[in-house]
Amino acid sequence: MSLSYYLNKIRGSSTEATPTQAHGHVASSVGLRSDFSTILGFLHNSYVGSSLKLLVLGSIVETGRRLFRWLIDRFGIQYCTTIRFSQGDPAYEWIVLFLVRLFVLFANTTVATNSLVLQTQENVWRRSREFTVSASNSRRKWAVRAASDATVKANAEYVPTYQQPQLFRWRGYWVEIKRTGNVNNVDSVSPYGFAGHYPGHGSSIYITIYTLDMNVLSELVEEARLRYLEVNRPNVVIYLTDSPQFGPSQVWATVKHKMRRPLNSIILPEGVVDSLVADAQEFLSTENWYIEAGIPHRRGYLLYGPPGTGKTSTIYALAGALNLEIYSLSLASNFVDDSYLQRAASAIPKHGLFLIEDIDCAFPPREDDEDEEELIALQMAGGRRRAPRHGARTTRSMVTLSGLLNVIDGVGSEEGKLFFATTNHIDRLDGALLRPGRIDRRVQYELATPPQAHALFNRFFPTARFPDPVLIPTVEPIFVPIQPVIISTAAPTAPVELDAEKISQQVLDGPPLLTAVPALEDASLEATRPPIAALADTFAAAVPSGEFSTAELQGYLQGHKTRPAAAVRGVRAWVASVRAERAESERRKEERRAKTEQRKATLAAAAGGPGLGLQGRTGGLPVEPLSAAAVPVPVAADEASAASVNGVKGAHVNGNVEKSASNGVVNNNTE
Ligand SMILES: Nc1ncnc2c1ncn2[C@@H]1O[C@H](COP(=O)(O)OP(=O)(O)OP(=O)(O)O)[C@@H](O)[C@H]1O
Repeated sequence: MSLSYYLNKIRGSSTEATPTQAHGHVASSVGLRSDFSTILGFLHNSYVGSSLKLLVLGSIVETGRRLFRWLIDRFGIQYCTTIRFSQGDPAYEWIVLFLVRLFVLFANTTVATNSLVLQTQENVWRRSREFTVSASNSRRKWAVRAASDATVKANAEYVPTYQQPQLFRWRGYWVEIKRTGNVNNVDSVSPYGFAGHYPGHGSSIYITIYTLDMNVLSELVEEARLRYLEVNRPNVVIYLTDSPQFGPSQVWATVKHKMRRPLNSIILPEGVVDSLVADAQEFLSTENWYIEAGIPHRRGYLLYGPPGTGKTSTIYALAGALNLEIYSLSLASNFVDDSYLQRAASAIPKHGLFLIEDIDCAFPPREDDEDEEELIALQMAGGRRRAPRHGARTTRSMVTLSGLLNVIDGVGSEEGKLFFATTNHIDRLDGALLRPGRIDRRVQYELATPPQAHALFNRFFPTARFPDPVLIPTVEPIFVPIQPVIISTAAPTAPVELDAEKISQQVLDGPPLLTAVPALEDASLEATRPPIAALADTFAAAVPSGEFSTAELQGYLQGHKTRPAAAVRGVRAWVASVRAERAESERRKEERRAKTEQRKATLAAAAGGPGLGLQGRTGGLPVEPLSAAAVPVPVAADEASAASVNGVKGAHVNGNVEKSASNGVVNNNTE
């Protein structure tokens, strides 16, 4: 086909010549001159001309761009600054919250306090046309609100998932945001709702600001941080460790937000909580003193005592009161070893509260657990492995005592970090851990005392919600004895003094509640109840001292949320049933212990008689002494004695008298 044919086609020649016709035409034309004019005509065609212009323009732009880049690289010219936020770092949370439209709980506060930021966020996220919808849950607090109507129930969250860089204006500067991370993993969702970008190596956010002024950058980060604090004011932020899925440097990958708990909701002997708060407050405000005195600016606290007595709750309430973020780690996690612990501790920012729960699991177990472990070792040697008894501590922490001590010594030596540890078994702890400088204060928690039961009852049934009823006689005074009837409406006549305590006792002593018709029975019981104060006294007197944890009492009262009189009426039966349960559980434990002993003896006999040591009987299975014993840590005589006497009320430790929290005094090693 000839060129003229196609040129004609492009020109839109009305005479549609076939290739053969065109060939004949060319053959009969004047040749070259005609072709040249055809090419000129081709160039004048609007499509081709425009394309060529674009081609030239594009080349110029690209050359210019390359020249610009070359100049920038050659002379090191800066025109923008880029910062990277990696998941697992607290700053990542600040920036995510800064970028994501505030949702659910705090929307109103935000509009009022930071409309500029909110506007920016809306602009950024509104462009997203790709969302992951997920049912609201407590981990994801922020996402895009689907409906503009604030009254719409927030049962679903619409989480932007786009990956493309987004450009927006912030305080007059152009800012570009970009995210990286594997988009395929949609199961993993950040606490703030970035769905689908949390793969093996985590997600990063890059923010590029088109300015040379570094201050703008730090202002943006500071604004993000302040905003984060503002939004989280009603919350305590708790960072938790996760299996190291986000890479070795990202240890605090999970974030939880708990509503702040008022200090006065912690029911402990008077002065204990206040004293702890004052101590921590003083520590945080005396950094210079520590520097001048050459003492590492760190402070360690150990809260110990039975489960459910309020150790963790105290720490959360304290962190809320002092605006501290909690970095909580469990030594029992199977991915936490010495190096992980070290990385976790060093990633805690200044004024962070480092919390290690159940710190005893880094130490050798008690005798009964040892029995269990020895049995398992024997069974493994015999080729029979059975499931460990429920609750038995068969896996010990991978953290060694020396690793733990190194971390505690290093925790914020200059950074003002608070270290808190909790344990239910202080007797398992090594004296080296308990020495001042590592643990500076110890607080003993005990099972609930009557005053605590009283306070708990009052907390459950505040008089504001359960006003004192007015006691009036209902029958003619001549018919004695007078039966008191209590009504909760305003008194039509002057109230008659009645013995509330006596009536309260009658409530307690009354017949057991019929579970078949509780509603009817409760209604009459509550309608004739005495005032809350009298009921609280009766309740506290009916709870045996030092036998139940506050958590257990709380659990019982929760079953009677709106029925204080029923709570009093049922407390004796509850005490009896818990005692019976415990006795039964103790009996089963004894049985198990006896069986374990028996099996041990049988297996030992089968493995070669009682003369063989465990090492021999396990066929060379390593039976290493565990952390504390394995690590040669010098323990001062007073520390050793401290360890041995801990848990005993009034024990003397390092020359100081340790008193239990229930006595209202907290032991202070350094004072
Ligand atoms: N002294 C207390 N004051 C107020 N609430 C308490 C107290 N003790 C326990 N509770 C309640 O019991 C529950 C468990 O308390 P918490 O977790 O603080 O106990 P714990 O001593 O840390 O237990 P564990 O040793 O098992 O970790 C919480 O809901 C808490 O509100």
